[in-house]
Amino acid sequence: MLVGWGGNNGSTVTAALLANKLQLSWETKTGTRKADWYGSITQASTVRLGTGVNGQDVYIPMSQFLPMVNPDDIVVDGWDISSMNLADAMKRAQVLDINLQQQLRPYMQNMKPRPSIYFPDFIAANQASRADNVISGTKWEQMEQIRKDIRDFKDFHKLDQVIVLWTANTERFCDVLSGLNTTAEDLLAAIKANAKEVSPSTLFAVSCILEGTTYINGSPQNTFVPGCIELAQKHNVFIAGDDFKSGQTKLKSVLVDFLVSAGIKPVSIVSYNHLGNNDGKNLSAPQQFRSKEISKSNVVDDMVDSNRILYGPDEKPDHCVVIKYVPYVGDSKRAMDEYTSEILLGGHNTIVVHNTCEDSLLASPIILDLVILAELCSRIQFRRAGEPDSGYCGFHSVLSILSYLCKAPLVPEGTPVVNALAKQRSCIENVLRACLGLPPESNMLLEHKLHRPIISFGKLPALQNGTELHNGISVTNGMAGDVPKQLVDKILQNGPKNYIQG
Ligand SMILES: NC(=O)c1ccc[n+]([C@@H]2O[C@H](COP(=O)([O-])OP(=O)(O)OC[C@H]3O[C@@H](n4cnc5c(N)ncnc54)[C@H](O)[C@@H]3O)[C@@H](O)[C@H]2O)c1
Ligand SMILES: O=P([O-])([O-])O[C@@H]1[C@@H](O)[C@H](O)[C@@H](O)[C@H](O)[C@@H]1O
Repeated sequence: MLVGWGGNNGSTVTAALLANKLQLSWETKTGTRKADWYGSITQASTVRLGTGVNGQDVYIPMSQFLPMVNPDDIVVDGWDISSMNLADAMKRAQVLDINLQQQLRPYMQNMKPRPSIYFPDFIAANQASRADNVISGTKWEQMEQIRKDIRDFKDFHKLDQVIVLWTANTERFCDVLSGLNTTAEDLLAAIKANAKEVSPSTLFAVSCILEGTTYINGSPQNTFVPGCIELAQKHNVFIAGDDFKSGQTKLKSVLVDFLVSAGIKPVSIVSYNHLGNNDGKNLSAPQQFRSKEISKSNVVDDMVDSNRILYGPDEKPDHCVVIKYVPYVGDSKRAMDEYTSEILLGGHNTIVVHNTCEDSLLASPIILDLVILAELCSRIQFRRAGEPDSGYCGFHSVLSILSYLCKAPLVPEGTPVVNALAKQRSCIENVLRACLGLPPESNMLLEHKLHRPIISFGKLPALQNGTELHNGISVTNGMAGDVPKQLVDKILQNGPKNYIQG
């Protein structure tokens, strides 16, 4: 269930789910295009499983590594302060090719966002003209309506699990005050008291937590005030965020990691972009921009802090974030970055990047991955070696494994914030590998680096089914014949009755 369903991201991810499920193709000026999930790590990236019989790396799709939700089985619903149906919202977004839109219209025109919680003070005043689909009542009554929506949706579609994801407009930060929202008890009391400083996004989060529903924040505002986090832990419900890491910031979390880990010292980082979609319009207001500036600026902190050879105790690179609203370019965000670094003996290196993309086409696969990986995490249990079966536990309520997909990763209190993209992805891969009983990926590949190879991947004569090696070993399952000699010798020594190619 998407909060902000009628937005550019919401309508685009809905369109992508349908286009893939229906296996649509459409004509473009450069030829026929088929539906895909490019940009999704679960659907369009692979994970190294291990080394094959002749020493080659074996990669498989991440989606096949462990049993994950098939995107075709996902049912979408949600809320929006705009009543526009999803087909018209897709048209309003101006993101997708018209030939694709025309095929999708019949499936989306009857999708209508549920009325939502709207407090004008939290988003830009320029959003008021969209707000024709709002619920009324006290904050507690509105929260109860959201909880009822979640239950009705789950019951109507007979769903295994509901996950709610905020892809609505960026809100201003709310005040964090003792007695208001620093404890779960105070936050619930504040909602009951209709306190002004409780934001729509925090109300959605509390609604989900009380319904036992995972809640993910795709925007930069501080939805997860301390009382909300405490409530999630009390109810053992997953929360995750903040702010999809989609393009300019994703690249930053790679480039700065590369520079600092190479011993090169970034001293000035300037990230400028302009865009013309409604997100850009909302961000043209100072308070909403400030929320985004914070999430886009903090992404280098962990990498800078990791290298005290380059940086003094409180030293950081100059870091400037600029976002401008230019209606004409629509969803096609133009990002320009300049990275200036100090190199050997007073030299400088300046990297300039120009990056143009439809923001929603980058964010939509990230929305899918957040949902699929959050659902997977709900089925992973851990037990420390030697503990009894009763010792199993799941992930912490704050699902920091999803950091790869977020600009400002929410992490359990007192734990490190990791923004470096390679480390974040490695975390996901190694958790998946652990679930299969495989060791973490070390990238040592020692088997290929030693003077005396551990295994020689020689060529053996082709072995046909039934070929007797000897000692009663017979070949089955059409062994390819290039089984490592050491492996064959080991089998002969151990003499198992049958060797079936693993
Ligand atoms: N597209 C990206 O690359 C990207 C990356 C990171 C973060 N984000 C964030 O994702 C969010 C959505 O981006 P977008 O491009 O889809 O924006 P958008 O403005 O097109 O969509 C937001 C939708 O939320 C609705 N809305 C606003 N307040 C609401 C409320 N209280 N309840 C329900 N609906 C509400 C609006 O009517 C609108 O339809 C923004 O906060 C943006 O900052 C986007
Ligand atoms: O590409 P990225 O930096 O990850 O994130 C994007 C910003 O560059 C853009 O300015 C903003 O409007 C989008 O909401 C999104 O946050």
